[in-house]
Formats: sequence, C-alpha cells, structure tokens
Amino acid sequence: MKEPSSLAARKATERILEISRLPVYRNRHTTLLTDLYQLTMMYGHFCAGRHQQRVVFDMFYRSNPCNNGFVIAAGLEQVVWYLQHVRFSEEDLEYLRSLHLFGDDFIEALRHFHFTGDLYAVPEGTIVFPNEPLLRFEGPIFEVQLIESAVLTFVNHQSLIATKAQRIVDAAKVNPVAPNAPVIEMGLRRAQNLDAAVFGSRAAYIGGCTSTSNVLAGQSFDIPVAGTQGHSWIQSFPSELEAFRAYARTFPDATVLLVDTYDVLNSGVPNAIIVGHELRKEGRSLKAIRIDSGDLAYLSKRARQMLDAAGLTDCGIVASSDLDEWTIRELALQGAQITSYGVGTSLITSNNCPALGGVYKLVAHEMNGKLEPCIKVSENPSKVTNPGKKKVLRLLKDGMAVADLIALDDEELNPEQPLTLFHPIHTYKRKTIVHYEIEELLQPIVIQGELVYTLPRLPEIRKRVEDGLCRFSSETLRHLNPHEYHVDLSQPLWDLKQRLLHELRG
Ligand SMILES: Nc1ncnc2c1ncn2[C@@H]1O[C@H](COP(=O)(O)OP(=O)(O)OP(=O)(O)O)[C@@H](O)[C@H]1O
Ligand SMILES: O=P(O)(O)OC[C@H]1O[C@H](OP(=O)(O)OP(=O)(O)O)[C@H](O)[C@@H]1O
Ligand SMILES: O=C(O)c1cccnc1
Repeated sequence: MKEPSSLAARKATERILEISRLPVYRNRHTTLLTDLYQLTMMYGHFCAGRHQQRVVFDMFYRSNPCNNGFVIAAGLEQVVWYLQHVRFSEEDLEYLRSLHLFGDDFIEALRHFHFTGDLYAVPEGTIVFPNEPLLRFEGPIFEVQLIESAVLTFVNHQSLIATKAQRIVDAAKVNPVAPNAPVIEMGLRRAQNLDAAVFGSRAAYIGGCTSTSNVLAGQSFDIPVAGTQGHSWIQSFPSELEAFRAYARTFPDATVLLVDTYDVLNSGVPNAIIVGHELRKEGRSLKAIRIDSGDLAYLSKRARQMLDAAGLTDCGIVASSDLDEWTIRELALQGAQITSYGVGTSLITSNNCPALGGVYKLVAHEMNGKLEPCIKVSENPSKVTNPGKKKVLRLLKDGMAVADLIALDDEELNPEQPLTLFHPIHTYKRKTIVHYEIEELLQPIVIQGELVYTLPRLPEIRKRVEDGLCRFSSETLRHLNPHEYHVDLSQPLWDLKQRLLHELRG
C-alpha cells in the first residue's frame, strides 16, 4: 500500500487495515477468484498492445429479487478489501503458466498487477433499483476486466441476503403482539458453505436482523450473537425438567428453554413454568421458551395462556421451524403469540430467489485518447445498456424520493428549474417536478488506486437502511406486487442512447 495522500485517505487506509486483520479476511488470497475468460481477454488485449486502454464499466442489476420493490446494496466492504489486495503471487503465476495458455511476457506483466483505477459506488445500505449503476469502475482494461467476477460475487450475494433479510424482518413487525419482534439469523448450518454463512450473516444484519447464532460472524463484524439450545441438550438428560434446570443454573439471567422435544403443551411448557417459578424465587425470570415444530400459532397461543395463568407474563415466546416472510405474516394473521423469531434456511439461502442477477457492462472506452460511450444492443429493449460514464441522482421532494435519474456524469441539474421526467421505454409517460432536492448516490471510493472512503461500521450501515426506507412510499416497500419506482434517464443520456442505437442499426 502506498503512503496515503490526504487525511481522508489516511483515515480510509487505517480502517481497511483494521478490516484486513479480521479473521474472515486475514491470510486470504483470492486473486484467481475470476473466470478464465477474464484472463484470456486480458491476454488478448495484452498481445494487441491495447491493455492500457481506459474503460468504464457499470455494475447494475435488471430486476428485483423475490418480486421485491427494491434491493439493499451490500458487499462494498468486500470489494474494497479485494481491490486493496488483488496481486498475483508466485504460486498464482506458476499455476497460470502451467495452463499453457499465456506467454511469459503476460505472466511477467501480471507479476506487477495492482488496481490503479477509480471506483465510485453507492454506500452499503443504500436502497437501490434496477438498471442504476451501483458501482462504476474506470481504469485500464487490463485491471478493470479481471475484477468483474469477484466484484459480482460479493455484491450480488450480500445485496440479495440483505434484501431477503429486510423482507423477513419487515414481516415480523406485522404481529401486534410484538410490533418490533427481533429476528435472530440462525442459518449457518444451512448456508452454502463458509463465506455464504459468514458474509450472509453480515448481510442479514444489514437487512435488519438483530443478532446471529454464527459466532465467527459475530467476532468478525461485531454482530450481537444469540442462541438458545438444541434438542440434543434436552435429550442428553434423564428428563426434560432436569435439562431445563441445568440450563437455568448455568445461564440464570438468559434462560430460554426449548419446549418441543417431547410434547409442547403436556411436558415442555409445564416444565418451563416450574423452572420459571424457581428462577423467580431467586429474583430472576425465565426469559423465553422456544417452539421449534408443530402448529406455531396454536402452540404459541396455548403456551401464552399457560404462562400467563402461571404468572409468567413477561416470558417471551421464540418461534423457529422453516420460517420465511410469508409464514411469519400468516402466523400474525392467526394471532400467534410470538415475540421473536429464529430464521435459518430461507434467509441464508434466500431460497425462493437464490440469486441476484447483477451484471458488469462496458459503457465507455478510450478512442484516440478520449473516453467514448459504447452500448450493448439486445432484441430485448430492457437489456440494451445505458451508454457512457454516468451518475445516479435521487430526486426528493419534502424528504420523500420521487424518482431516480440516471444522467451523464458531466450533466448539471438546477433543482430550481422544472425537470421533466419520462419513462425510458414508454416515453409518453411523463411528469414534471420543480423545487426538488438531489442526492448523488455514487460516491468516490477509490481514486487512481488510492482508497479515499472510510468504510463504515455495521451500525451506520443499518441506520442508512432504516433512514433510506423512510424515504419511500409503502406502495414501493410492500412485498406483494409493489409499485415500480421510477428510474429514468436524463434527456441527454436518452438522446445519446438513441444516437448510438441508430448508428449501430444503420
Ligand atoms: N400455524 C401455522 N400456519 C402456517 N404455517 C405454519 C404454522 N405453524 C407452523 N407452520 C409452518 O409449517 C411447516 C411445518 O413443517 P413440518 O410439518 O415439516 O415440521 P415441523 O412441525 O416443524 O416438525 P419437525 O421439525 O419435527 O419436522 C414449517 O414451515 C412451519 O414454519
Ligand atoms: O428452520 P430454519 O429456519 O432453517 O432454522 C434453523 C433450524 O435449525 C435448527 O434445527 P435443527 O433440527 O438443525 O437443530 P436443533 O436440534 O437445534 O433443533 C433450529 O432448531 C431451527 O429449526
Ligand atoms: O440458538 C439456537 O436456538 C439455534 C442456533 C442455530 C440453529 N438453530 C437454533
């Protein structure tokens, strides 16, 4: 890492050094986390002597996952860590040589590889929409091409899980029994292996989960850790009551008892009540019971009655068992007496929408020493890319987001002048706004290879999500058939796109 050139860069460097020491990043080497075609394209550019050609790539996605109305952007920290560490080791070079695909001069050039370009990105926790650039890279094609695969992996995964988590956390607010019911992320054992579990926990916390059962994620990212007990604990004692008592002795101030190992209503809850009374005699209280199978609405209602009748009115009820946003909502409709949720599989795997389709597209390249916009055409109009180096402006009125405008980077907007927005495909759909505020979404993160952005900690990212959500209408935020939020193109960008399309189509 070179010496930081400003105070901002120094602060940013200190923070990334701290992040790099975290167990999940330490001693990690991921430079070959790329698709082979990135390297073969780089070699092709190298052989043609055009590998220093300056280019701009946008990362964006085309449709919201889970039929949601938006996405929560996440994964930038991982991207920044990667950009700061992407270097070819001797072992990498040896392996690439062994493929017999590349010349020695190319392998030598890789030895000196590091990222010298620019990255502009939306901060993690920003609410984003289809087609708007979430990250914009500019630099030599040699560098910006290599990083595509890793960048997409990080941002697609974490943004997907943060979005899924927000849906689940939002559903947990519906039940008036506990309007802010906490959701514990318990997905480790069902995650698609290590990184999906650890970075998935991080993303779930960004999306609003209150804690995780994953201790490595807790240690790595300072996420509160939480947990109850497994059925094995109960089974390993001669009786359920002995198991409960032993647990309460060990954790008298945080006793949560799993009541469904044998019979929830005839054994689990009555035994939990006995232990609750014993704790009370010591001036403590039973924190909660957990129900992990059966009809969660029926069992929680009956358990509530029994606990209340025994005077344990402050004892909570945790529910788990293949929950997702729809079952949680349904349980609320059924009047389930649940005060917190443990959610694993559906959250950590985003099982009903297992991938976010973020893409990385070339939008400008250097020709005769000048950056020229370029376009990718498709038979499907929604897949035609937006050309040129661009910015994303969120237009707000009275604090509420009205539309996002994708504009050319050098455009100036005067918010005191009326602005006509129009649908980028159905252009007759128009509206004019005046006296609006502008929020520029893409922030400078890396400039000429130097980190200039101090990566925020998770509480700040969670706050960004909360504040961001308040700026959108409930119609945009709802889970079922949400309104399509307006993401429009500025007139100059739209004109440029039409010009390029006409030129290409003769
Ligand atoms: N009242 C309810 N309304 C709708 N869905 C419910 C209700 N109670 C539980 N569920 C859901 O029904 C499913 C029940 O799953 P299933 O019958 O496979 O197992 P289980 O009762 O949890 O038992 P086990 O864990 O022993 O397999 C879960 O997805 C759970 O979230
Ligand atoms: O249902 P999910 O949303 O995926 O949440 C995680 C599940 O993992 C545990 O079950 P498991 O049977 O693996 O272990 P246990 O003995 O601790 O219940 C837990 O009890 C939950 O049911
Ligand atoms: O702490 C728990 O209750 C827990 C943790 C992981 C998976 N299932 C449950």
